[in-house]
Amino acid sequence: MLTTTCLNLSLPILGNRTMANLDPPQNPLPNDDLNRHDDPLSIPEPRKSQQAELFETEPPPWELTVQDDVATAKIVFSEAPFGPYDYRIPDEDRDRVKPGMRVRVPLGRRRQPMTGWCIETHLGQVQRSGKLRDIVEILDEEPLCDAHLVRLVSWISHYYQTPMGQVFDTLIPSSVRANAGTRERTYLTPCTGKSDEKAIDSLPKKQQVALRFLIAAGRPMTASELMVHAECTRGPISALQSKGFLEVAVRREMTTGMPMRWAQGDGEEQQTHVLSSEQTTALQRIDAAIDSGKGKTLLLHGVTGSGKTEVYIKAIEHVVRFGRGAIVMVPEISLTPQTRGRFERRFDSVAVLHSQMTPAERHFQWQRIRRGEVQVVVGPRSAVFAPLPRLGLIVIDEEHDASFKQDTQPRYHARKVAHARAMSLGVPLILGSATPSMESWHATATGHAELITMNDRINQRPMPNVELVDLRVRDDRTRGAISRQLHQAVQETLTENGQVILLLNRRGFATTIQCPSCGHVVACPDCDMPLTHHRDGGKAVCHYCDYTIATPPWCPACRYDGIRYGGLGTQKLEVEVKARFPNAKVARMDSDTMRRPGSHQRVLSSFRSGELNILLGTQMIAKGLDFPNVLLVGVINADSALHFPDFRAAERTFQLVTQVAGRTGRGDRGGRVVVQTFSPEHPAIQAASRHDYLQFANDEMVNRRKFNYPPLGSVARIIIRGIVEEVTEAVAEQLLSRLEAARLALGVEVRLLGPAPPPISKLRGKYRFHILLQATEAAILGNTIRRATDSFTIPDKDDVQYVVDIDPMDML
Ligand SMILES: Nc1ncnc2c1ncn2[C@@H]1O[C@H](COP(=O)(O)OP(=O)(O)OP(=O)(O)O)[C@@H](O)[C@H]1O
Ligand SMILES: [Zn+2]
Repeated sequence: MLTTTCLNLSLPILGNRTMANLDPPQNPLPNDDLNRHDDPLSIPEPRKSQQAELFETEPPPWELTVQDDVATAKIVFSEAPFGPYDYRIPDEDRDRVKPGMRVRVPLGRRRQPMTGWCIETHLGQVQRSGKLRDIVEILDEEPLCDAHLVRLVSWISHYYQTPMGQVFDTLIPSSVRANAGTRERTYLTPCTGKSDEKAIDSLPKKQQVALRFLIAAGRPMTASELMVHAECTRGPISALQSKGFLEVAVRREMTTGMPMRWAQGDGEEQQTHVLSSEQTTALQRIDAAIDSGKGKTLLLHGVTGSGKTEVYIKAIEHVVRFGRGAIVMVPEISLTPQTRGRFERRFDSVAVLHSQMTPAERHFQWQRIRRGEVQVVVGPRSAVFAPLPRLGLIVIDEEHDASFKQDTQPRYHARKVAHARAMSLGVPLILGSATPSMESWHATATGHAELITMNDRINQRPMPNVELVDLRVRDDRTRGAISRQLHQAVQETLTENGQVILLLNRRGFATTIQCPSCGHVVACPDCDMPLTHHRDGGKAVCHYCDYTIATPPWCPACRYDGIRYGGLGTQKLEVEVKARFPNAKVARMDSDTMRRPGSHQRVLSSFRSGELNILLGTQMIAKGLDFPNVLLVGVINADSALHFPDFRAAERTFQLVTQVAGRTGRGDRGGRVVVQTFSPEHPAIQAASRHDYLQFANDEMVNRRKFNYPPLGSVARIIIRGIVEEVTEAVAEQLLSRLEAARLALGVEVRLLGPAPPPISKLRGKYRFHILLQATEAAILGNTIRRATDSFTIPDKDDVQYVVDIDPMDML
């Protein structure tokens, strides 16, 4: 009974298939999420060596030969077979091959050598049958990852159960691997032994001029440069080259300079601030952690508008003073000109990474970072891998944000990776948020993180007053999306020349297209999800796979001429807002209007300058924006995330409402918030309306404890997908039996749920099933899954794949 409730409440497991060991584990132990103070990159139970003989079966011991003094390298690949495999390093390359470099090696019966990553080198005896194959080419002059990052790769590979080669490919951007924006240039220098006067005098005139010029220049030159300076053709230079007067060296160089188009701010001009007393205390504690030279996690819980950014900047200044650098991670959406400007104004060399960079720009920045020319790297989750040679501090702003988890392999969480990286380097990790994740909050309760609180806004500004509008009360509802109260509040704000932010977390115009006559809902053929009607161009779009058709004018099923667009998206809201407030200037911000590079910057600059009166949009507008003239925030529907089949639904709702509410009252003119909801009594919405994080966190922890959900226990998820539903399900069942066997063999308590279809049961034409695993600790889940999937292969003809998601952030 208990279990059924739990399933309906929180885990989207449907049906009542195999559910073994249903009772939640007793006496939950804190999981070791932010825990390890010993070496965080150590891997508790090393994977048994996967060195396999590719051509023969294991020979008997007496056939093994011992070879002395052989240099070998372990190589991994990003495609199957993943390795690692041993290769011999040719004698002349012994000093060149290092871990973190790419090499090309023969593999199996492939004709072309394969590119792989060196993870280890070894000099000495090898014992094996037959000859090791040789490395045929070394692709990098310098390792792309230093030894520390190679260990981080190995840790991520182990924890997230992803082959090391694939982790390398995630760590090192493809633009770097492809040398984007570079070309090879050939440089000439005079050959030292040959350039005596007598020899030169005996050369033809033009050759003499060219060679003398090169000697006088005292630096290498390309042939074309020399041709210009010595006023000659290529002939004399080629002649010098063939006579051995010139030495030739090939260098790879950037073709682009520093990209400039992002170097502008958004008009904000503030410089440094005198810290408030709360900021001062926070900074002292962070500086103490920096000075201690030990790894430590600090959670900076500061209400919206408490000035967390200034604390990060001052802490980074402290680190930079010692010649070290810092990484600051922010949600991709917050990579606004405002954030960039704040860092660029305060440091000499900042590298801002964002998704709209060209490959050449990305490569350019990466090289600068690696050469140690950058003090601060600001970027989204992938910035956790920035190769700063002297990293002194990692900051994650808005650490609760879901975008820090990657939703493709390796499904890493930047917070977890940052923690591992910081602890192994012995540097502090600062997590900042007004609404910390339950994971980080729990870490402070168990002593794994130090809590620093900032309760007040800068200049003692009050938190904005939040008014809840109950949408169930008929009087409050008007015909559209905006209630009487919200309409009035907008009107008053506009009269006072204040600005308004309206949040609606659904893009598009109408979220369902349904026939009122036969009930048919227009859905995506590949995902089975309803299509959203977009007004621009009359398109119906699948928000899961981007499948797009022209919106049908009549019902495709019964031909009824009067199909209805139901549900509310930001486009429809925009139409309503413009109709209600015809004199206001309105802009919409969602991923549809923000496609082009720089569109963020344009909208936000004109909002700051006061040109715009109303900004409406999806969660994009809920984060980090700091505009003093926003006097009103309206939330159109606070419940949109509340009824998701996910144990984090309440947490997400609380975060979203609190964050967007925090966008107002940031200037001297105060601010107010109107939140429309169908469940005003829900604890998450109640707590958000009072800005009461502690209340929320305490309530929520009680709920999590009931079912040992994270952060009190650990969860993993295996998604199985395939073209044929029955075959996919059969593979899922097979996997479940293996998991049951693994659990038994390891003697561990793991709760297994499923396989069952998740809420998105079909995606991009593939059927999906998932299995959920729960235990007190992530390590138990990791070991169980590794044991179950070790040597588990699915026949190619089945065309079924599975992915393992450790600490999943969504259950869809
Ligand atoms: N000591 C200070 N004195 C005056 N103004 C300050 C001080 N510190 C920060 N500010 C200003 O206060 C405003 C809010 O700061 P900031 O944007 O860093 O808040 P925050 O804590 O990150 O809020 P949120 O969580 O909402 O993003 C900014 O305009 C910032 O320039
Ligand atoms: Zn689709």
